[in-house]
Amino acid sequence: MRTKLIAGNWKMNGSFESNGALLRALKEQWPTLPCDVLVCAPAVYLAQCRAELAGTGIGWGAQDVSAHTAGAYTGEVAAAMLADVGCSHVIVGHSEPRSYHGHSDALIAQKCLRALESSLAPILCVGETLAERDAGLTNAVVMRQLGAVLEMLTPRQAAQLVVAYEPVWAIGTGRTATPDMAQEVHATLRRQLHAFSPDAAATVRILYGGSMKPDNAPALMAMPDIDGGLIGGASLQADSFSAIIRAAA
Ligand SMILES: O=C[C@H](O)COP(=O)(O)O
Repeated sequence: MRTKLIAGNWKMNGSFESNGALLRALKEQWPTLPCDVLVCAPAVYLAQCRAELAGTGIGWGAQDVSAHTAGAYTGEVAAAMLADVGCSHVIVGHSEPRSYHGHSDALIAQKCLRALESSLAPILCVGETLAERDAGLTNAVVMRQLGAVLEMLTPRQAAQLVVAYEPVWAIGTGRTATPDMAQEVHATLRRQLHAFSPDAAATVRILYGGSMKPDNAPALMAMPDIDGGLIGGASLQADSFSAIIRAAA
């Protein structure tokens, strides 16, 4: 049985003051947690997350990682640095850097490798655009995106992954995949993992992301292959994030 994971992706939002208020509210609301909970903060605020969250059970993670280990890569953040500040996870391959910064499948696979080498679990995002869905390409797109990473990994490494299915057309739009639509893609991803490694298929959590909110979270997370959520907008308020945590319980 996979423990559900609720991961907040703050994206490029927050300040010391607002983060502190959000994290303190979460700590107060969740002295004990009903599932795994994580916030993925902008890199400059990860030390603040560590200061607020160490010892609470709520984890913290980053939103990207360099494909390089160290050296003359101005502006990049190495996996070892994320581990050093206490991160357990890092988002890799989100559709925003895929589209705005041209992150390719090959680059994303390298980022996953660097994360795993530093004992960080990559949260690998996959998902189709609306045009790709309309063209009947959803499964082909997400399988290509996952396959590009799996081909670089051992089965043992693959078991450390978290996968997030994020239909691009549902991100920040208020549109969401229905539970049946999401389950169909999650089941496809689970079958692909199983063909690679039955152990990884049993272990890997496949999250849904794309306008998950308190009102749709219960039905989405009731589906057999939806193991939690990667939450954008609704993770910025303690009450809505907590309502999704409750839905996972
Ligand atoms: O990483 C999170 C996703 O991009 C979903 O964002 P959203 O919940 O604001 O739609």
